[in-house]
Amino acid sequence: MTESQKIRRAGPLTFHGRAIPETTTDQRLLDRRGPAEWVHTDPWRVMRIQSEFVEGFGLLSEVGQAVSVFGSARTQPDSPHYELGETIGGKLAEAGYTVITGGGPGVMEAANRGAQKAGGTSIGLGIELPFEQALNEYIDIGVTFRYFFVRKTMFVKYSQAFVVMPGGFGTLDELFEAITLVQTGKVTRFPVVLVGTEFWGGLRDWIRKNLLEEGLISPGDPDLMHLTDDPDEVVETIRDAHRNLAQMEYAAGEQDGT
Ligand SMILES: CC(C)=CCNc1ncnc2c1ncn2[C@@H]1O[C@H](COP(=O)(O)O)[C@@H](O)[C@H]1O
Repeated sequence: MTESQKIRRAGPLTFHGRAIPETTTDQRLLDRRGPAEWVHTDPWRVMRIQSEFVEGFGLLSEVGQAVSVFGSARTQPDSPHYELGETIGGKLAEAGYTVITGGGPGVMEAANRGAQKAGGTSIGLGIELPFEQALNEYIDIGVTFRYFFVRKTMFVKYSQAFVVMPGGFGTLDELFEAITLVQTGKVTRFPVVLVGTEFWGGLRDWIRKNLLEEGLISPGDPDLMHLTDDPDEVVETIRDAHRNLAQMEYAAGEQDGT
């Protein structure tokens, strides 16, 4: 056989003569030698991102009604905010909600702990960080994500309300993401409850004064955040919102005959 008559088929591809690669696909897959920069390329990252979505959707799609609780990773177990987070986690669980947190320490741990103690389902959606950090020990189901944006999709997709306790930049990011999604109608059944009137009151006043008075938000927008200090009110606010939504959905269904 002459060089130009040689042929190699590789899946849907056919190579002739000089175009035949020196190695087979299997060889390239199994041969560990050679440079590995390709795992740091964007096309490969897309595959990893995809796999995070698949894992996350797969794990969480069977979770029932859930509430995400956010708050500082730095809150100490002897702090009143920790105690409040634990109480709220417990009350949400007693009301039948699965509790989802970022799986870290502080307020996240408190809410997971409360939910688990009350016999509810406690979920932690952790994030890979530059420093070593395990999921807290009060989690029944945990996932650790590489990508913040994948993880954030999970919070919004699989919980029906956000509870936001005092926290720093991470907490503010989560709060404002939720509010923006509600404001723009991307999510429609989403009560956002802020716990700690003293802590959050200043922010609400600032929003009214600087954003509302300047016409940067609509008159109803500040009310997208419900402020309270009372754990029972947290649960009731969420329940009421869900009840009202269920009624609205039922009425809409009656109207269009579905
Ligand atoms: C001790 C320490 C800083 C640990 C960080 N470990 C973390 N583990 C999981 N989620 C986190 C962590 N830090 C921030 N977050 C996310 O951001 C929020 C808290 O950020 P912050 O502490 O408020 O700004 C949490 O609701 C959580 O979803």
